[in-house]
Amino acid sequence: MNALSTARRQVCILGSTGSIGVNTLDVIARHPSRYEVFALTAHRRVEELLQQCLRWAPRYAVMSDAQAAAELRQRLKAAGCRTEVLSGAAALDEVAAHPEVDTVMAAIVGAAGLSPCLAAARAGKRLLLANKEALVVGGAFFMHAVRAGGAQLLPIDSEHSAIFQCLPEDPATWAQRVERIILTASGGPFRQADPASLRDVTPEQACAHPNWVMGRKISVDSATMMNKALEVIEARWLFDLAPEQIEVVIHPQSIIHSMVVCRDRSVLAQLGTPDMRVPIAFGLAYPERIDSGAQAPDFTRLAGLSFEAPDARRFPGLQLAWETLRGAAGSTAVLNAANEEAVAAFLAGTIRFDQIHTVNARTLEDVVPTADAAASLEGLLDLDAGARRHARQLVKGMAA
Ligand SMILES: NC(=O)C1=CN([C@@H]2O[C@H](COP(=O)(O)OP(=O)(O)OC[C@H]3O[C@@H](n4cnc5c(N)ncnc54)[C@H](OP(=O)(O)O)[C@@H]3O)[C@@H](O)[C@H]2O)C=CC1
Ligand SMILES: CC(=O)[C@@H](O)[C@H](O)COP(=O)(O)O
Ligand SMILES: [Mn+2]
Repeated sequence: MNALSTARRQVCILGSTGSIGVNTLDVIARHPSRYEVFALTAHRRVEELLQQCLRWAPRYAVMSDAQAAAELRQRLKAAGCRTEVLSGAAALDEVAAHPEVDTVMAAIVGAAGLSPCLAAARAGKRLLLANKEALVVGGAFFMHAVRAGGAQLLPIDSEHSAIFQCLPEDPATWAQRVERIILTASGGPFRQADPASLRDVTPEQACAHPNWVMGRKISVDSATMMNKALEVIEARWLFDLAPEQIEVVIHPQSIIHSMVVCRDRSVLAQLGTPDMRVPIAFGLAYPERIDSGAQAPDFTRLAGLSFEAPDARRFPGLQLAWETLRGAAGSTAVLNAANEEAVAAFLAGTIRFDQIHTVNARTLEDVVPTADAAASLEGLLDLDAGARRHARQLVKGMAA
């Protein structure tokens, strides 16, 4: 930051108690002259948000759960902290769109993040998007809100940050230059597992990602490769690509974070150790570069970089990305809702790991979006709720 622009950026972190939220605070802590924490939000983990409020003294803290908010309010008061505590979904929208906020880190997990993302987009914020489900659900409607609000949308998901870093600054040149993109995938903990053995895996095994430390929902998604399916859909909207311009390759080391194949077949890649502080620092400082706290890879110690094609028998969910992108508008929202319900049921011990795909595929067969479902927030939330009800019924039938 130069001497003339000394005002600190006011940052709102949606989902500050999660893995991305904590990494964002770690980067911010390295740059106290650049960033000030204006608002922090969580769902119901009071102790974690309490400690963050005591450390950062934000103007606002939001808990979507009312009872948790009441407890936080009382404990902050007892500690002499003046942070104002708000609660409920509308309060998330309020802090995301607050006139004093310039930067919003969207790090809520799941479709619950869609409404505050839209609020930030409509208010013209710099929107750092980790919450991929919001874009998978919102699709064209989300991107329209970004353009209409004059927001700056910067990807935080490591693959999409990699693609963005490989592209020229002017999005108007992308279509002419880019032939296709290649999203890399680690293959997760079951990359080499016998497909028949997947019916017996436990939540702990599924959450043991080989390279990244992340929240439980995205960890299970990596294990099924539904994470990559969501990322294909995310890339379609972020970079305005046709579904057939997006490929996936397994790269078990997670050093190459993704690649762009140019029209002349030159391939550009972004590399780094698997540390989310790199894309977070990139998004916070763009177009400048700041210290993220991460180490660059020591190439003399890397055993090698390898690549393989995803095996559809092990990862049947991956193809649902292209199927839903080619299907009716809103199909990706149905897929996301089913997957959120199926993963929650798996983590709760209600269904088996391999049944996650069954729930997703059957919900997609049975829940067909109406023509205008994807054209408004209300329509998308209704579609999401209907698909969840259907998926929960399927889960119930499987558990019985
Ligand atoms: N972790 C990673 O490295 C990466 C994550 N992402 C994406 O970033 C997002 C966040 O992931 P991650 O940090 O791993 O997730 P975590 O589960 O670690 O954190 C989720 C955060 O969202 C809050 N939250 C959960 N449910 C709700 C809800 N219904 N309403 C409001 N807030 C809620 C949680 O609050 P509480 O603590 O109170 O439950 C927590 O602050 C996901 O969309 C994920 O796909 C993308 C790339 C990498
Ligand atoms: C760090 C990140 O961006 C995750 O989405 C990561 O990519 C998960 O790894 P998989 O490639 O195994 O899905
Ligand atoms: Mn990713």
